[in-house]
Parts: sequence; C-alpha cells; structure tokens
Amino acid sequence: MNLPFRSGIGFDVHAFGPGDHVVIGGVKIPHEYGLVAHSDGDVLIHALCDALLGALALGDIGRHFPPGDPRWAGVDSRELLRAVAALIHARGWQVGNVDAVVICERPKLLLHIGTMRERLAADLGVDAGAVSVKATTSETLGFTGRGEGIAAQAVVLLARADGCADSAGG
Ligand SMILES: Nc1ccn([C@@H]2O[C@H](COP(=O)(O)O)[C@@H](O)[C@H]2O)c(=O)n1
Ligand SMILES: C[C@@]1(CO)OP(=O)(O)OP(=O)(O)OC[C@H]1O
Repeated sequence: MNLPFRSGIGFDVHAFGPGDHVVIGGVKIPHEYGLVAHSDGDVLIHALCDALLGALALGDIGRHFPPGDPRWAGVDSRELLRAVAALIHARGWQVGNVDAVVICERPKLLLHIGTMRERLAADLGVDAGAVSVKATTSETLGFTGRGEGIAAQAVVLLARADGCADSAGG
C-alpha cells in the first residue's frame, strides 16, 4: 500500500584528526581537532542526508556524492543537503519533521544548536520548529567517549506535498 508518509533513518561517524575546528549542522565550531573526511566532515548533515534518501529508498549519500569524486573534496555539506532536498521535492515530497542527535564528549554543542536548526531548516525549506537537534555524550564509553570521533543519528518524516498517496522513488 502506498501511504502519503515515509520515514527514514541515517547514521554517520567521522574520526577526529588534525585541525582547529569541526563543522556540525552547518556551524563551524572551534576545536583542538578537525574531523577526517573527504568533504567538510559534517557528520550531522551526512546522517540527515541518509535519512532523507532512505525515506524514498534512493540509496545513500555515498552513492550520490562518491567519496572518490574530486567534485566533493572539501565541499560544504550544506550543498549536499540542498541537493538531496531538491531530489525529494522533485519527487513530490516535503519534509514533515527531522529529529537528530549528535554524540560526542566535546565540543559542547548546546550553544550552537539554535543556529544548526535554523540552517538545516533553511536548506530543507521548512520552519526551524520542524527540525530538532540534540546532543549527548556517551558517558566516556566507546569511541565517542574516548574522544576518537563524533557520531550522529537522524530520523525524518516525509509527507506528500499534495497530501495524496503515491509511489516512492527508489
Ligand atoms: N557534546 C555535547 C554533549 C552534551 N551536551 C549537552 O549536555 C547534556 C548532558 O549530556 P549527557 O550526555 O550527560 O546526557 C545534553 O543533554 C546536552 O544538552 C552538549 O551540549 N554537547
Ligand atoms: C560526504 C562524502 C562526499 O564524498 O564524503 P565524506 O566527507 O568522507 O563523508 P562520508 O559520510 O564518509 O561519505 C559520504 C560522501 O558522500
């Protein structure tokens, strides 16, 4: 049965490496390490892109923006998010809401979360009220707890823009 709603889930991890800042949710945050990545390493946006693509069974971020492709070297991940949002919209779907969590001991993210929500919402074409971003530590356990990297998870709900049931992409 084709319903007018679809859900998607995304997960991503990037390891800390040399650098003096991280970019999370489109916000540059000073830090004593950077994140190792082909792009700007925005782990939250990557998880969100995978959730959006997954909702319509369109594969994952690496399929659309291969890590070996020089076009994506150092790319601002907000560009990737806007491209994924355009794919969703072109298929007649809109974002209902997003919920996401970033897992790291440091940097502390609380003061940046409002800006992240505004930027992600702008890229998705929704109000910031439809975009939730949370942060948690893993209580010093595991690779995030040891400060080896940052993980992020996201879930999305998509709704048909016309309110009618239709088939998904994929
Ligand atoms: N990188 C982080 C991690 C957490 N926070 C905030 O601290 C609160 C408590 O974290 P716990 O892991 O002890 O539950 C959490 O709810 C966040 O508000 C943060 O800002 N940055
Ligand atoms: C964002 C892309 C772009 O090439 O590369 P990375 O920044 O390495 O990120 P990752 O989540 O490992 O892979 C997805 C890729 O699409």
